[in-house]
Amino acid sequence: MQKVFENCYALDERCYESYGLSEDILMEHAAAGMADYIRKHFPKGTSVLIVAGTGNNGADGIALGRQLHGDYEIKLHIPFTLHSEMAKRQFERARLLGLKTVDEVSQTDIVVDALFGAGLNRNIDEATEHLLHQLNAMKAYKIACDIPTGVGVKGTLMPMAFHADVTLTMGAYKEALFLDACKDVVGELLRVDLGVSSLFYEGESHTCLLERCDLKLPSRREQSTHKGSFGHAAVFCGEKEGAGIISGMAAATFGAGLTTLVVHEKITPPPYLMHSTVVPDNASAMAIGMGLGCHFESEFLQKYVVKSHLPIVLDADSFYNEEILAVLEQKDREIVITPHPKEFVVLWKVLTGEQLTVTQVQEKRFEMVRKFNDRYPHITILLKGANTLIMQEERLYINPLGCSKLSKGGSGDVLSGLIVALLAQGYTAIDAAIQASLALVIAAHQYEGASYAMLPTDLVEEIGRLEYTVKG
Ligand SMILES: NC(=O)C1=CN([C@@H]2O[C@H](COP(=O)(O)OP(=O)(O)OC[C@H]3O[C@@H](n4cnc5c(N)ncnc54)[C@H](OP(=O)(O)O)[C@@H]3O)[C@@H](O)[C@H]2O)[C@@H](O)CC1
Ligand SMILES: Nc1ncnc2c1ncn2[C@@H]1O[C@H](COP(=O)(O)OP(=O)(O)O)[C@@H](O)[C@H]1O
Repeated sequence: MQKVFENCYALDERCYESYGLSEDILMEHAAAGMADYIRKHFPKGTSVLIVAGTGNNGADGIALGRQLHGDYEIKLHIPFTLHSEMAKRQFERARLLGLKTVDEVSQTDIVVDALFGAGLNRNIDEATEHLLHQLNAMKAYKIACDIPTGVGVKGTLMPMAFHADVTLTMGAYKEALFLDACKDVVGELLRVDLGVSSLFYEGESHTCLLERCDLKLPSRREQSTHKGSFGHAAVFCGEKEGAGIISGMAAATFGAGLTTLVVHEKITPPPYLMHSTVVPDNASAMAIGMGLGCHFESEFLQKYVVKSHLPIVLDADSFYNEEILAVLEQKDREIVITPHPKEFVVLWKVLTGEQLTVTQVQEKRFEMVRKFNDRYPHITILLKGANTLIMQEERLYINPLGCSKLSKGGSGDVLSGLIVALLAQGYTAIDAAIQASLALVIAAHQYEGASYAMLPTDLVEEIGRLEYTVKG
């Protein structure tokens, strides 16, 4: 798990004040981090176009040019007048070394975007848009310095942005890099240390980035067990029964000792799933909402869902059902809610009366999850998306590992099944949400069929093989 910060200015300040490091030292390491990357991946003589902006992002780029000059064919393009003192100083150093600037951008093997980084505080103008368009169109390997130009301070993606193959971010990870819309412009994301270990550079943060190594699968190490040792997941199965069945299959596959589909009408589930018209007495967790529709009577929902204290996952149609949403007020219950952005819009309107659009939610995903958490800190919210956000109490976790193979009806049903399986096995709500979310995305990566072909049933199969992947 890595730490994530809203921005790094305060962390830089601490380096100056507490460790006696100067801006110059930090910048030298920023540039060296990029130079190391290029040296490691490209032979000497490779041509590198560095496009440097007016501030310290540009200064990083100019310093990079100086460090590579002589070994690589450097084309330094500075389209605007330099503003920051460091940019001017770096330019003077580069000039003394004989590094010349170019007036036009032209084809090279590598393009480094050092136009704007953390300081992009307003929309870019037409000239910059045109320049970015030219850079994006080039058949070159594209490196963004710190943050791709076009990603605003708050993570809003401007209409035109640099599309990086890799973003080398300085010092620490920034939230702006993890908005859904930015996923396609950031590319691979690597962090560069700035002269001190991240242990010293980074301060406290309540926002964490999940990694593959954080996955911990349900354990079956002990042998003196029986099915009752692994909990009983009750999955409500409503109008679109396929959704509940997929969720139940995922729950059983992810280790629940027993899985029962709570049904209204007779259905034909796979043989390893039981079904019942009530929630079984020995159920240890429940999931509701997937394909639910309006299948269950109010009295039934009151008795088995709202008045129950079992750990619960609320998904999909739950967010359209105010009766079920009464669960949110229960402070002594393990609750995970798993809305996608459109469901979040509905939920937020019910809870606050404020009507947002999906675009607004997507533009301020971090803010909205935190606002929900301010009101319901005891609930674990998992906001789905290209980068899933999970939050409970004050801790926010980002799962950036998902992929577009998951963009298919049923993936969310699998997720709710994985979460209820873990709740049934005794995980806390936050651990169940984190681990299920990791398992889902790692299973999707593991699927070897065509990227567009993965079915929810394939995903469930991959879940069943995760133990072998994790063991390597
Ligand atoms: N601090 C450190 O120790 C370290 C910092 N590091 C590096 O510094 C970077 C941050 O540098 P930064 O703060 O100078 O911001 P940066 O991204 O260069 O842009 C600011 C300039 O852009 C201008 N400007 C803004 N928006 C604009 C627009 N739409 N259109 C046009 N102009 C616009 C803005 O103008 P102003 O708002 O002042 O008018 C100002 O001139 C960071 O990303 C990392 O790469 C690393 O070396 C590690 C150590
Ligand atoms: N492009 C993507 N990148 C990463 N994860 C994705 C992507 N598209 C979908 N997902 C994930 O797949 C799941 C889809 O859930 P949902 O939209 O509720 O599907 P359904 O309700 O049809 O089962 C979520 O966990 C979401 O985060």
